[in-house]
Amino acid sequence: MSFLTASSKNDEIENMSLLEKMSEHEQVVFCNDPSTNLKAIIAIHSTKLGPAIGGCRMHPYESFDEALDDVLRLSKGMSYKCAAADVDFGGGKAVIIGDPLTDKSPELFRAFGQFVESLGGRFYTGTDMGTTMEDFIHAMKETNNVVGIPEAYGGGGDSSVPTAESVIYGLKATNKMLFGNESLQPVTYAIQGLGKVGFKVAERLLKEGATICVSDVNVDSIQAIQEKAAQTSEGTVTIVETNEIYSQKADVYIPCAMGGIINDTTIDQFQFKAIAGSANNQLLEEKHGIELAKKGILYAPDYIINSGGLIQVSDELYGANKERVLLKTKEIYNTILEVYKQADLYQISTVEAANQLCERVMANREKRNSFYTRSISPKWNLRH
Ligand SMILES: NC(=O)C1=CN([C@@H]2O[C@H](COP(=O)(O)OP(=O)(O)OC[C@H]3O[C@@H](n4cnc5c(N)ncnc54)[C@H](O)[C@@H]3O)[C@@H](O)[C@H]2O)C=CC1
Ligand SMILES: O=C(O)CCC(=O)C(=O)O
Repeated sequence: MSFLTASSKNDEIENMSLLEKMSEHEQVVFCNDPSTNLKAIIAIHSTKLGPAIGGCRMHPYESFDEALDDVLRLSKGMSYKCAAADVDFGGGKAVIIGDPLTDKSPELFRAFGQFVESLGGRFYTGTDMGTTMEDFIHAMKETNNVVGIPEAYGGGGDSSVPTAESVIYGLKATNKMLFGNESLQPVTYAIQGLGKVGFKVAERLLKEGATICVSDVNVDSIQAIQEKAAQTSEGTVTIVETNEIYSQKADVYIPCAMGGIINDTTIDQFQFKAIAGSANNQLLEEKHGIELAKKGILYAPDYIINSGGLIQVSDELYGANKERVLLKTKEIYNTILEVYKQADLYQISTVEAANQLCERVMANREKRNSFYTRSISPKWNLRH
């Protein structure tokens, strides 16, 4: 197993550009284990509010740069997510370069667990796109710094359950802002991605009697939602091609797959009144948030509406408690409504309003917290 941090300097010019890329981040760790073929990157954006926390994504990235850009953006988003959800953690995230359908093995996740352990409690991780709780049961054999684990192992269970719940609260707040009524049923929705989160959101909306259209690259998920719809007499589902989801005539677009889906190409196709889904990093660039506002499309900032999972996995470190998670997740309704109102009042985008809210929280809390290391006696009652 070899261990290389971004601060090692073999090629000065190349590493300088790497350091510039990570200029907002505290630490980036490149993990390479030839015996299991693990190639991963762990990015810690900030530990000012507490140890970094964030899931681990597995994806067949086409290039190293693509993986690095993804993990840097995702980990920064986690710092904002932690501030918005008011949890005492900082932003981190990991990516494993590989195909989740063909490249997984127990040994690969154990090797990943060893790298997480090597960070000495500065980083806690769990599932994200392409990874499951079962993968982290293997990682847990090497480190305690894993969250989002099954109840049978002392965890809070599947974190996509509270994430889907937080999306539902976000949709209610969005409907309240748009239509003056939080009811889910009379509104039409376009859902992209029927994975761990998207499927649960789709199921709930069907149960409420809503009209949804959905897309997924995975035919099994499409079949499963059709079967669900056949079992409920209330809601209706239409299947659309993956590239057609952006131009659907639905009230609300719910992205629950990959990020970067709000960009120059897709914005022109949008006829939606709002966008409110779980995908991380939905905006390709910050400017796209402003463009949505100019187009009059209400946008629920991703790092707030999808924070149910974070709330659960961080709670797990204090001893998992479902009631506490539910109470905190419910708050997302108020936070999103507050962001919408602030954006409206100051005529700014919802992204600007959300960032300002989080930066205020971070500035206030930074005054009380310092750089986290294990040697400072933690005020967090974390698993060791
Ligand atoms: N799982 C969780 O608790 C959390 C997830 N998120 C974010 O929510 C999003 C979804 O996460 P999960 O449901 O956990 O992932 P997942 O891997 O279980 O599901 C993703 C789904 O999207 C589908 N998909 C992939 N490419 C697609 C395309 N081009 N068009 C339509 N569908 C496509 C996949 O086939 C899969 O069904 C990700 O962006 C993730 O980072 C954010 C916070 C927490
Ligand atoms: O593990 C989780 O589901 C929550 C943490 C996270 O990585 C996220 O919210 O994106």
